[in-house]
Amino acid sequence: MGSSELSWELADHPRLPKGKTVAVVILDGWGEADPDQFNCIHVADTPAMDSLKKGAPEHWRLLRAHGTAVGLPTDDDMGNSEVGHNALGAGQIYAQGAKLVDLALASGKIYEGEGFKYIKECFNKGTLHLIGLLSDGGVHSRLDQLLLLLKGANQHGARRIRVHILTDGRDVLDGTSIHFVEILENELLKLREKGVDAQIASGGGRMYVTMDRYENDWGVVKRGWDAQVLGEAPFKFQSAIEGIKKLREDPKANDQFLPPFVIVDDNSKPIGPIVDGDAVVTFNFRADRMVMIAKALEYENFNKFDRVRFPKIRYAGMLQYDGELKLPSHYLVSPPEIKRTSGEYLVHNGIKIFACSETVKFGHVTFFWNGNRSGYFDSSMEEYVEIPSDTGISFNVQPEMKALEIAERARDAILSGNFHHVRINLANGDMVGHTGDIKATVIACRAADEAVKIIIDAIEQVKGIYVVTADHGNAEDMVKRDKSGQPLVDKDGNVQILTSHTLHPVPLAIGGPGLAPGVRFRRDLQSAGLANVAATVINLHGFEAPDEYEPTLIEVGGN
Ligand SMILES: O=C(O)[C@H](O)COP(=O)(O)O
Ligand SMILES: [Mn+2]
Ligand SMILES: [Mn+2]
Repeated sequence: MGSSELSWELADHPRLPKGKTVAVVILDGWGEADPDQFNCIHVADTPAMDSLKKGAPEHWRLLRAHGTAVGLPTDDDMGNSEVGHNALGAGQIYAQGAKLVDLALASGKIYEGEGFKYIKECFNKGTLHLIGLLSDGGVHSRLDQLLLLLKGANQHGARRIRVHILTDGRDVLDGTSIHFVEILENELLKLREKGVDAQIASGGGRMYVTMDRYENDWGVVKRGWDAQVLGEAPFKFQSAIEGIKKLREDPKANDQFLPPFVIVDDNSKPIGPIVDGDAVVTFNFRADRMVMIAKALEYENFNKFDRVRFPKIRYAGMLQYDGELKLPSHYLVSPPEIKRTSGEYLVHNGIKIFACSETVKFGHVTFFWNGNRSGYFDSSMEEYVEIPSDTGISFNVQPEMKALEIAERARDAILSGNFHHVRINLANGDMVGHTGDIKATVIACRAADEAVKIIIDAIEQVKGIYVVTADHGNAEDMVKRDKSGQPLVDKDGNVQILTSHTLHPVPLAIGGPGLAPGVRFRRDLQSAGLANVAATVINLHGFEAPDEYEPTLIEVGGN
């Protein structure tokens, strides 16, 4: 039976009442780890989160937020916002992009699909351009996948290849970009030895070039466009290795924010602008930071910046990045078909939803939560509010970010009585954690905690229920460690700052005056993960969860 024929009606929960306001708070990048000076959550003053934990074993627990628990290939994969919010919202574990691409490459099916056949048409006369994040972080892309794709594309006819790299330093240690470029150059050299004209054509740091999200700053995408498509950038080098080494000589340089550069030939001519007749693949599998560039590459009508030239190309994403917009229309690997998410169930069952975050995480509690789908399920039942994020600064400069504004909007939504379900994401622990600035991250954690307090107070007033959790770790561990857990130091004796997410579990707390007596966490689901939260929330709204969902974490004990 197709999913459209399945009923959306949820059965009444036998023991739990309807009509309670439920606030769901996602602390982005807030894991649970041993206390030490690199655990910014521990160092920060966090009375609200501490009080949820203390003395509440029935209402506080840990959840798995990484690896196979969220559909990633292995348990060595750290969690991330996409897979975390997908699992939280969908209540089911789907094999995610990273895994689907692995399978398609391993079986060779990637080359038999419509997307590859579409771009292949250009291989005879045109160049194949590959644009994406050069990293083994496994959050947006993976270097090993890029290398396999390069090889496979060549075996299937690509004779001229240009790679447009985005350096990471966010999902991996800062300074590792050189290492990844060396590996890539090595592979390109092997291709050149076989007579393939394969080279790196442009580059730039992911946070400054191309990989913006949720339309926070189109200038980022424009910088990428200028380098990748037009072949124009403030820096010109004859090789990417030389270029990155040069750019990193600036003591403030950082892989995440490297300026755009293009590779030029002996006559200072860029070697790889994108022109009519070329094929382009964006090789990131993760959606949020590819949607904007996909629009620029695909939309005939586009007014976000002056593209100067709109080449007639054949473009495919590694995946389709937005299922609702069908963007891009061509893709190499089908994305996970995330269906029957909790948001859709709730609106079908009369639950009015309010969701809010600031721009940099807005799509997390809407797009990702709803299974990589933009827009409302039912605009008469939902309101999504985006608080504009600061732009043009690194978030350690303003670590409070918009936590207070988000909390106040959520408080107002709770007190208005117009919504049954109020969902927010607080970006601080994650966005400031990614900067590697420990002092600022401590301030960030405190700001997020203050926001939690505002929401819990509002829930007290309306006799509602709160659910506080996180999507993955980040701020709880800011240093790279050896196997025994000791901080690693570099050759100058400095600790190696960890800007990435972690493998740690995240807390889950439930409470509030509306929580029915006897509700407690079950003891039989010790290894539960984020996907178990959706059934739990549906129960707290007074419904039984759908059968296809991962089991609820709560039970109702005797009075
Ligand atoms: O895109 C990013 O900012 C990082 O790669 C991952 O962070 P997120 O998964 O928390 O968004
Ligand atoms: Mn996150
Ligand atoms: Mn993050």
